[in-house]
Amino acid sequence: MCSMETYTLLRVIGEGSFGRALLVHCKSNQEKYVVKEIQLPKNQSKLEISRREAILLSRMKHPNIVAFREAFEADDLLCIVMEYCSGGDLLQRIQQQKNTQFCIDDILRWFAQMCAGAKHIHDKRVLHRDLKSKNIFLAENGTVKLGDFGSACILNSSKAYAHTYVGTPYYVAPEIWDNKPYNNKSDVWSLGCVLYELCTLRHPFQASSWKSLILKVCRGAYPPLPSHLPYELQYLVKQMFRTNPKDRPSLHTILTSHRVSKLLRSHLPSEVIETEEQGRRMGRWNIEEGKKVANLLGEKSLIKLSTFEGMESAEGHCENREPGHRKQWAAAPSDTVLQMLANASLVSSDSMASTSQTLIGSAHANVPEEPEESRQRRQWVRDPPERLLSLLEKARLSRAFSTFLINRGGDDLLVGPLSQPQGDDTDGPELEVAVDEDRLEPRSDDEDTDFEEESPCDWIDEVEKMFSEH
Ligand SMILES: Nc1ncnc2c1ncn2[C@@H]1O[C@H](COP(=O)(O)OP(=O)(O)OP(=O)(O)O)[C@@H](O)[C@H]1O
Repeated sequence: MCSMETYTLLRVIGEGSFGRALLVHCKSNQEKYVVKEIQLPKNQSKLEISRREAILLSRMKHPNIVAFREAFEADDLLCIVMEYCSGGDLLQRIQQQKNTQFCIDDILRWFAQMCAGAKHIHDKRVLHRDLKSKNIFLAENGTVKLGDFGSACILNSSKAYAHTYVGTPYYVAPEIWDNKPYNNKSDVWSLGCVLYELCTLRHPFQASSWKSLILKVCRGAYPPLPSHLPYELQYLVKQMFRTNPKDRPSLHTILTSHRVSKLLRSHLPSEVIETEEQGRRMGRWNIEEGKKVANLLGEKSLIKLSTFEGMESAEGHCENREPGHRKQWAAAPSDTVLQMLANASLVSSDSMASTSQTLIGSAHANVPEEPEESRQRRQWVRDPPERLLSLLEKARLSRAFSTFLINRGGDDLLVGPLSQPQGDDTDGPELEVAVDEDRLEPRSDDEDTDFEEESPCDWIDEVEKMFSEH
């Protein structure tokens, strides 16, 4: 049985919004690991997030994803043991550079690896939703690893629909500001920001106010990359910052059939290419993985009530998922928002109350029966971001590097840093796992380009099945 007894504490490496991150030494194999400690009783929704982070991490096995070792509960702590990345995070690495630019080989190698890691997640129909240089780590041998799955998503519970995930404003794609669902291309946008940071040591969207930040993001207005960089990279950045997600390449395209693919693949270690091949051969959902997740859940109190609550609500929303009823993008990009932002003088939240953002067809806890039609196909009512801006106006812009969660309805309009400036520095979003059962089957290349948050529940189904077998 695993416990903290297995490890010796070396030092505390940092403190996140959920608790401490410890560097430990494993007594049995002499390896170093990171243990993320999360206080159990404090906040039920954060606990859920952390438990699911453990579950998600356990499913993601890829050379470019921080490896999960085990999870256990000790006293009032949930402990997630994971691979230690001794090179620290990419943000620290960028800051260490001062004004010395990275060489092009480092940029290409790191970027190719983060694309491979993110593609692996997308292949499993999971959206990371908080890709940023602070959540990307460097292992001892220089390998890049995606970490911090505390934001990865599924939006299949009424609780989740009560919140709009916003992410980290500096890395957030325009569609999120436009009240559209998070999708795989939103992760691509965020990776574009990281690529730009690697190329320039600066963030692409620098601003002195929230309004200016959001405007720049919605327009995709960033200073051009230095001209000494290869044309392929300049072209790629331009494409990753296309404001309409449909125009952005998927990670699959970036790695296989984009102008830059050859360059990137030549910088991918052979083990990554092999892992990709293996993944293709094995398909997307592996029953063994499911068993491990079930065991993990069964072993400890990770299986308690809250998990089943999640399952119940998931079931409720899976029933309407017919392939023909997926959410679709409106044809037009976010012109309305741009227009409004361009003319906006920031208004008070009161005056915006009547135009609050609404998701029709979502399963809101207190919302009465929905009409059949809206249940079958969720629609987004577009409304102006002034309300958001007016809320953000009160926050320091430096907070735009933190993860945000915005509450739909209720009194608590912004949960987390904006509403509790003295409290936690960041607030984790509702976390769920986004996996699309219908799409677990191998797809053709043409199909790979778009998927978004919907009512996924296949991993929960799988776990449930495991339990019923036992
Ligand atoms: N696997 C890891 N290897 C090396 N360092 C890590 C690892 N995971 C986290 N860290 C470091 O530990 C510190 C705390 O990380 P943690 O993920 O707990 O919080 P955070 O990312 O700083 O904040 P938040 O979780 O609120 O976004 C950070 O400095 C991070 O770089």
